[in-house]
Amino acid sequence: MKGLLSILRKLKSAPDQEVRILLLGLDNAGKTTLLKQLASEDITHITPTQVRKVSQCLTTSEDACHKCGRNIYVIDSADRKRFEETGQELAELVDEEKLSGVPVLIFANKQDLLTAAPAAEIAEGLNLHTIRDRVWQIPVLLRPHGRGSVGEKTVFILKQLLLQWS
Ligand SMILES: Nc1nc2c(ncn2[C@@H]2O[C@H](COP(=O)(O)OP(=O)(O)OP(=O)(O)O)[C@@H](O)[C@H]2O)c(=O)[nH]1
Ligand SMILES: [Mg+2]
Repeated sequence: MKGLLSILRKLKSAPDQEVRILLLGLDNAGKTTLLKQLASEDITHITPTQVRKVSQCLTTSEDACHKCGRNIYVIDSADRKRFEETGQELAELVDEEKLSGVPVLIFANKQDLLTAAPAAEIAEGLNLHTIRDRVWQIPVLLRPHGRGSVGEKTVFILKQLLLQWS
C-alpha cells in the first residue's frame, strides 16, 4: 500500500494531501486482487470478501469511504451474463447523492481471459451512454497482461488516474 500512496503523493502538488480511492463492483469482479496489486501485495491466496458489493477503500486515514474523491468501478470483462446487473449497480452508484460529482473510472478487469469483451461491448453491455453527468473511462489492459503482471497493472492504473484526475 505504501508504494501506491507514495507515488500518488509525489504526483500531487500538495505533498501532504490525502489521496483516497474507493473500489466498487460486483462480487468476483476482482476488487480485492486489484487492491492488493495496487498495494504491491501477494495475490496468490485471495478469498471472497464476506460482504456482497463490497467497497474497499485505500486510504491514509480511517475516514468513511464515501469521502473518497476517486472511484474505481471494477468489472469482470469476461462475465457477459452480468453486464446488465453490473451496469445497473453502476447507474445506482452514480445516482448516489454522497458520490455526486465524483468521477468514476471503469476498470475492465480480467482482460487476460480469452473470452474478455472489448471496451465497446462493455460500454454497450453496461449502458454507459446513460451516464451523462460524469466522466467515465474504460481502461482496458492489453492481452496477455493480466492477473500475473502486477507491475504492469499498477503502472497502467496510475497512468489512468493521472490522466483523469490530475
Ligand atoms: N484471470 C483473471 N482472474 C482474476 C483477475 N483479477 C481477479 N481474478 C480472479 O477473480 C476471482 C475474484 O477475485 P477477487 O479479487 O476475490 O474479487 P472481489 O471483487 O474482491 O470479489 P468479492 O470479494 O467476492 O466481492 C479470484 O479467483 C481472482 O483470482 C484478472 O485480472 N484476471
Ligand atoms: Mg473481495
